[in-house]
Amino acid sequence: MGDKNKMETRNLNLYYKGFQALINVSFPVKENTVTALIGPSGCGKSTFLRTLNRMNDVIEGTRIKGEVLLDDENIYDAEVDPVVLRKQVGMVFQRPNPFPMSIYDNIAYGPRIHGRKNKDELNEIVEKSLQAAALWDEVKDRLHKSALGLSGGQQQRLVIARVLAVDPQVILMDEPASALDPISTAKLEDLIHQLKSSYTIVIVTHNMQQAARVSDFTGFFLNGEMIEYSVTNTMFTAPRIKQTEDYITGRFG
Ligand SMILES: Nc1ncnc2c1ncn2[C@@H]1O[C@H](COP(=O)(O)OP(=O)(O)OP(=O)(O)O)[C@@H](O)[C@H]1O
Repeated sequence: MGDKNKMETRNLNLYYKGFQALINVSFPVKENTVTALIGPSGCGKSTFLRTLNRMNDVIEGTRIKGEVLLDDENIYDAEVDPVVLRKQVGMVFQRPNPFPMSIYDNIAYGPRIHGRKNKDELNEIVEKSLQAAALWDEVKDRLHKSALGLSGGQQQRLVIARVLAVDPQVILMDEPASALDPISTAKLEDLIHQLKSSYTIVIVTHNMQQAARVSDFTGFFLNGEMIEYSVTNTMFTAPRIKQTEDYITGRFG
């Protein structure tokens, strides 16, 4: 488990027009670890996650102050291309969103956009990405069938394979298991565990057991502030702050 900060926010403030959704958030994301973001509904978890690959840029009226560093470079600097950034920092959403095309084309889509045209090379990327997303064995005989025919859990792993195909460094996941049944959720959690040896992962989850199972570090958000951050085990066994304890023991939220 690396000690290096793969990403870091410094005094990050975010405003949706007149409403301040993030207040002075300073937060490290350690390389090759899983960091969980927890907290009650509306506290700013998804907003924070989206600042890490500038997905908030597309929401009109959004303003940020402060810094978000990726390998010590501020991703909000003028010379950073958000398209390249989102290749380095990929994102997986709550509901699986495969494109309405074949399994193969879903994975090859990103590499093609980024200029990979060679068929052998694409075949290799597709196989490698599906292997890494623990989906290859289930789909290798139906690569040219529609991705929409996969189960929800398979679709979510397909979306992860699609992110992996463009060779990211960081993967952001916003409640990736909330639409999945318990078996698919368990598979996804196993996958997250495997992926962290090669990638850095940040996951928003409402499920405390899931945070405890999958993450190495946890940040607790409340009303736009990150009020407690620690090693996950410590957070769940000996939280320092009363609101954290109340939340993780189910007294509110
Ligand atoms: N596009 C937007 N415009 C204005 N306000 C927004 C927008 N998106 C989110 N907010 C507000 O910002 C705050 C933080 O929302 P956010 O979705 O980040 O919280 P969250 O902790 O992820 O919530 P949940 O767990 O319910 O998904 C909320 O008060 C929300 O209403």
